[in-house]
Order: sequence, then structure tokens, then C-alpha cells
Amino acid sequence: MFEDDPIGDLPAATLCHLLRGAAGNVQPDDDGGPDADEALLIHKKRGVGSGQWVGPGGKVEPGETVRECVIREVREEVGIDVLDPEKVGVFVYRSDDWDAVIHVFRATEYAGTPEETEEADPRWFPVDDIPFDEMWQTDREWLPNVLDGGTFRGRFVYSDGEPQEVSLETGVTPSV
Ligand SMILES: Nc1ncnc2c1[nH]c(=O)n2[C@H]1C[C@H](O)[C@@H](COP(=O)(O)OP(=O)(O)OP(=O)(O)O)O1
Repeated sequence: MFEDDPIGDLPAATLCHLLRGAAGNVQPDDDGGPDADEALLIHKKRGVGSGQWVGPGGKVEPGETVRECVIREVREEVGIDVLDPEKVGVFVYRSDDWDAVIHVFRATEYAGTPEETEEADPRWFPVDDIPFDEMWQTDREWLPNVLDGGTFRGRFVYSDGEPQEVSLETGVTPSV
């Protein structure tokens, strides 16, 4: 899937999809996936994807692991600490402006209360009412699977803000 991509040379970024249950905690369902009621999204105020609902996340800094990055970005953007980020997906994103490898995490435990910051306005959405019409178009290809406990690899090529090529594999180890 990534044969034509210089993975090692592309900048890396992260996304976090945090889940919670009605009683706060998330238990496994019958399939072993998270039995969650709500997912945290941010309305992004600036940068790549501004004006859309996205998972919190951002660019990996020099010397930082992707796990360190996702914990830092969630703290910076909404003021909470994710305690159990699990890498569940990876995709290559190519566009007119920016190419990157995006590492996707799912988490169910956190400390603190999400708060609005200069970068982001957080909101919990029911997992069956995610605002896909106001998100990256390709999110609807993989996010339901991630919220349901799945894994994926993908490659999404955008031009003029529209997806031109979409490749997706689910149920795979999300390594690059
Ligand atoms: N196609 C697609 N779907 C879903 N999410 C994304 C994409 N492409 C993307 O780039 N993204 C996400 C991945 C990252 O979380 C952000 C991009 O990082 P950004 O927010 O610009 O990075 P920061 O480090 O927070 O911002 P600055 O400091 O550079 O302002 O978009």
C-alpha cells in the first residue's frame, strides 16, 4: 500500500480518538471492542483541517515518539491527559500543501476535563452520531471501525480539498 511513499522522509503526525461510557468508564463488549457511548472530537480553530471536527492531535516534534506526541497534543489542545493510548491505525496523507504519515490512537482512560483552548473547542458526540459531514471526507471510511475496536492502514490522496485516491485495509497491524 505504501510502496510509492518515502515513509521515512515524510513528516509524522498523530490523532487521538478518546471514548467514554455513560458511567464514565468503558468496558469491553461481546466482541472485545470498547462498549462506548461517546467519542471526543475537537472543532479545530487553526492549522491543517481548521473549521472541521477532528480527533485531537498534531505534528510529531523532533526526538519525540508518536505516543509521546499524542499525549502532548491532547494535553495542549484540550487540557487532559490520555492514560492508555493504543495505536490502532496509520495512514499516508498526501495533498497539494502537505504530505504526512498520520498515526491514529484510541484511548478510553484519561485524567481531567476537556476544556476549550486557543487551538480547539472539544465536544463529546454519541458514537452513532458522529458529524461526518463536517469532517475530513475519508474519516467516514475508517473512523467507525476504530470506534468499534478495529484497526486499519490507509492511503488518502487529496487535491483541492477532495479525496482523489482512497486505499484502505482493515483488521491489520497498523505499522509502516
Ligand atoms: N486526511 C486527514 N484525515 C484526518 N486527519 C488528518 C488528515 N490529514 C491531516 O493532516 N490530519 C490531521 C493529523 C494531525 O492531527 C493534524 C495536522 O497537524 P496540525 O494540527 O497542523 O499540527 P500541530 O502541531 O497541532 O499544529 P501547528 O503547531 O503546526 O499549528 O491534522
